[in-house]
Amino acid sequence: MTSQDVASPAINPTYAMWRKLSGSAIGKGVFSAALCLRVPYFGSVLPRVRDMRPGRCEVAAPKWWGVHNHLGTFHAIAACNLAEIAMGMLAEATVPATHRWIPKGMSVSYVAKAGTSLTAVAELPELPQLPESGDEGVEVLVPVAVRDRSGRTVVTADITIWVTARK
Ligand SMILES: CC(C)(COP(=O)(O)OP(=O)(O)OC[C@H]1O[C@@H](n2cnc3c(N)ncnc32)[C@H](O)[C@@H]1OP(=O)(O)O)[C@@H](O)C(=O)NCCC(=O)NCCSC(=O)Cc1ccccc1
Repeated sequence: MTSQDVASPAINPTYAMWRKLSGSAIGKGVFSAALCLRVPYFGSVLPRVRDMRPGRCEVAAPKWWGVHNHLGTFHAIAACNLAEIAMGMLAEATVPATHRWIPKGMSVSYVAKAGTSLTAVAELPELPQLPESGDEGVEVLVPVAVRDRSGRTVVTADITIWVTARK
């Protein structure tokens, strides 16, 4: 990180905070706690952001009683919440402060039972072209894979976000 990066008006403040704090495990923990204060529903999966940069984000979540379903596995909607967090932090790192974004929809598949803690990885095949200014918007598809501790994919999600230039 350079001071020029953080001072740049184009860097999203959330991403600037990550760059400042992510050098240590404590800093990453502080960032993840701050994320849950900002978006309280995220807190239910006790997320830990592991990696965040333009085009990629990785977030882990423990398997604890509060995310169980009737089978004792990780509730599918809790896994969707985790996928949204990974997408959201990818978007914060990818979309500059000159623009804003909002999720528009998510299509999801539950491909295997989730019996362990999970890790969601949101990854773009390439960085998107964003509209320069005006009322024009662009849809960006963010693919997310949620995997169990053995590396098996348990949930896949395609989340569409709507990106526009700030007025
Ligand atoms: C907005 C749009 C997606 C598209 O409608 P169009 O008409 O084609 O778009 P157009 O660009 O013309 O804008 C029109 C108006 O739309 C609003 N607005 C637009 N952009 C933004 C923005 N970036 N942020 C805020 N508002 C924005 C704004 O009022 C604007 O009016 P304005 O220009 O201010 O006067 C619409 O279908 C919708 O609102 N769907 C519901 C979306 C929704 O609730 N998603 C779930 C919430 S997130 C969650 O729960 C999980 C989560 C949390 C945190 C992290 C991760 C995950």
